[in-house]
Amino acid sequence: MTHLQARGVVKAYGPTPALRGVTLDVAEGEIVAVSGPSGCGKSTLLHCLAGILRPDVGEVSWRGDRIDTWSESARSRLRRTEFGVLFQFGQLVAELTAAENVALPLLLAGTGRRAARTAAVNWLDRFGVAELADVRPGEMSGGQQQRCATARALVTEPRVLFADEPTGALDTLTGEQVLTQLVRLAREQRTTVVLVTHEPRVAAYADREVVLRDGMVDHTGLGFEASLGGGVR
Ligand SMILES: Nc1ncnc2c1ncn2[C@@H]1O[C@H](COP(=O)(O)OP(=O)(O)OP(=O)(O)O)[C@@H](O)[C@H]1O
Repeated sequence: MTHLQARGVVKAYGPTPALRGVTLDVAEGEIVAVSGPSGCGKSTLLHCLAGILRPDVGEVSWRGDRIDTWSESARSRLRRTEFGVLFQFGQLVAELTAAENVALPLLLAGTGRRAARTAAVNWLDRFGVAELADVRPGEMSGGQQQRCATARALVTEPRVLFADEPTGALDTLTGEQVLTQLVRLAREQRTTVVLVTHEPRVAAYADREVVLRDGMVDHTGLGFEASLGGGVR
């Protein structure tokens, strides 16, 4: 069954068109990179798929249910449970330690304090930053912060991770390391990933690349093929 599906999605911000009829199927466990030039609609598509934005026209379905017709509270519950969302700047809470940040989604979901802390430290460990458990974001490097943010996005073991330029603020080497870990852990958990990036190098980590242009799918292909301008049109 298709896991996640967009059908003819159209979205505009006032007079500015962002998506002009995007259709996309994502399979369970698939890692899809959405790429294309600045302003082509990548983030808008990610937001529509994650149920953050509602399309003006078209449908978004998750495991066969249309989520674009759901209420805001139902969609936000979905984002707390089945979906995980990660942005360019991890948006860690400055006042909380790494472990407290990572434990937060579990506490919000009703997990007890001790179990949440244990899971948080475990996820920090998977990203190689367990030693930062009691450190606050202000004392961490950008790469360390983004590893913590990625751990926080995965701690609830979401079915789908939506990541918008997750390594865009990092230097090339650090970005590559964080992304390699993200993809490895997502594959281990069979987490579906929708990854927005404008870098061909990043898209090459995906199973498939979907290239947008002017709010429409320009072409799709294997990560490296699409980044070379080939793939299936
Ligand atoms: N909140 C907003 N208000 C008005 N226009 C917006 C808003 N968000 C996006 N847009 C416009 O919609 C279009 C698509 O934007 P979007 O952010 O989805 O593209 P993108 O491919 O993710 O861009 P980038 O790579 O620069 O982040 C652009 O023309 C953009 O200027």
